Amino acid sequence: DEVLAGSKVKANVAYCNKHPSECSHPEDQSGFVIGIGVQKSGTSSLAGFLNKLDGVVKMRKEMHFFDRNYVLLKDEIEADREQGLKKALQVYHDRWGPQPFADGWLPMEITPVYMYDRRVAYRMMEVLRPKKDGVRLIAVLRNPVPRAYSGFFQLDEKVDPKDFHDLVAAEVDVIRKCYIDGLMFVNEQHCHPAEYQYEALRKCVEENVADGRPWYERFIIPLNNNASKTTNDNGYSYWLHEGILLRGMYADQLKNFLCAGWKPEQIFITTTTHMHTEPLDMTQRLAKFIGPPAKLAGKFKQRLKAGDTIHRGSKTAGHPPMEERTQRLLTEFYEEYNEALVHLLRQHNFACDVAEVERELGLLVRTRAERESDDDDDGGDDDDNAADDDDDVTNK
Ligand SMILES: Nc1ncnc2c1ncn2[C@@H]1O[C@H](COP(=O)(O)OS(=O)(=O)O)[C@@H](OP(=O)(O)O)[C@H]1O
Repeated sequence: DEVLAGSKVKANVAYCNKHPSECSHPEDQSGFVIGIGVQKSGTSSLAGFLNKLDGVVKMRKEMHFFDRNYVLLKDEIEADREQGLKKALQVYHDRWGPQPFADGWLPMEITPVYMYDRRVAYRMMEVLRPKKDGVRLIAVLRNPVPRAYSGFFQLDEKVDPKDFHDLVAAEVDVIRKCYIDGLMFVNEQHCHPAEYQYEALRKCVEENVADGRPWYERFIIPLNNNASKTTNDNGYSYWLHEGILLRGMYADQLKNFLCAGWKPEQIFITTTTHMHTEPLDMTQRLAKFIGPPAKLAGKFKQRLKAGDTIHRGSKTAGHPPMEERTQRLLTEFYEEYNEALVHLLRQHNFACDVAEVERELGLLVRTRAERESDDDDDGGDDDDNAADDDDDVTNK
């Protein structure tokens, strides 16, 4: 299998080396593996772990191609769509060097903002269309409540934990007023283009919210290389005003990917906790999802056995825990969005164990081991469950 898989990848490489944008051969399934999020879920530790897979994975963390770099190519794409997109694909391809797929290497990137920025899913589809069926997307989801606290410290090293509650409470108000299903974001029937969504957000915030913090500007200013240094009239960085809580509302972010044409089967979903507590299980599922090269699963196992872990980089360590009142506020706030997420995951065939996500969100308290022990007690269903676990990384 390993040899066959390897030679298949090499055969694709020979074809692809003509020019990546010409790789539309039906047998060409080699594609980029892209981590789309989410911020503060452990994406750096996952990238660090994958980066150690010598000879297999070429990992780029925070490439920001589809949010920042794309903007630099936008004029060319608008002037001549076909040529512009071809060039964008070439530029993306070259970010891993001239032959990213050579010798069976797997080019991967993880840029946590991709899932959150509504424009990215569409841009990705435009640019990667010639190779879209081979693209695989990975999302690590974290309980949005602790994610928000970590995201707060990500804003600026100097933030004061005492400000978190008021900041969050003000933001909850903004979102309650302006996160309007069917107007700004997607709903079951209709997908609004990303630009429309952000324009609706801008309008609503301007009309209804008088807190002087233009946090929506993150989405409407044209991003360029200097954007992170840009400050507004109040002296705040634009990055400071993207808000903290929207990043934790995952259901619509995933729907947005489906709207852009990505198939649920192309999206692997795991959780921060699963990654941390069961790295072997998570990586084996991931290897199965990614497909060739077949040696990937073995490499994962080897690295974990050698003592590699998937854990690093805390922003909240050393700070006081989140206040209980804030935890309550956020838990209540996210409840409906978490339920929408579980509903979405059950509706579609994402590569995901929905129970793991429920556990991450606090909707299911039993651990996998406990569930399996219950299943053992059930007797008759054992074989079915074992078959599901072995053969299927998609949701049930
Ligand atoms: N394996 C594992 N298990 C549990 N938690 C983990 C793990 N790996 C990273 N982390 C926590 O994830 C937070 C960092 O996430 P990211 O690396 O995605 O941050 S970033 O978006 O790239 O800035 C950061 O969260 P906070 O500690 O709350 O700040 C890390 O502690």
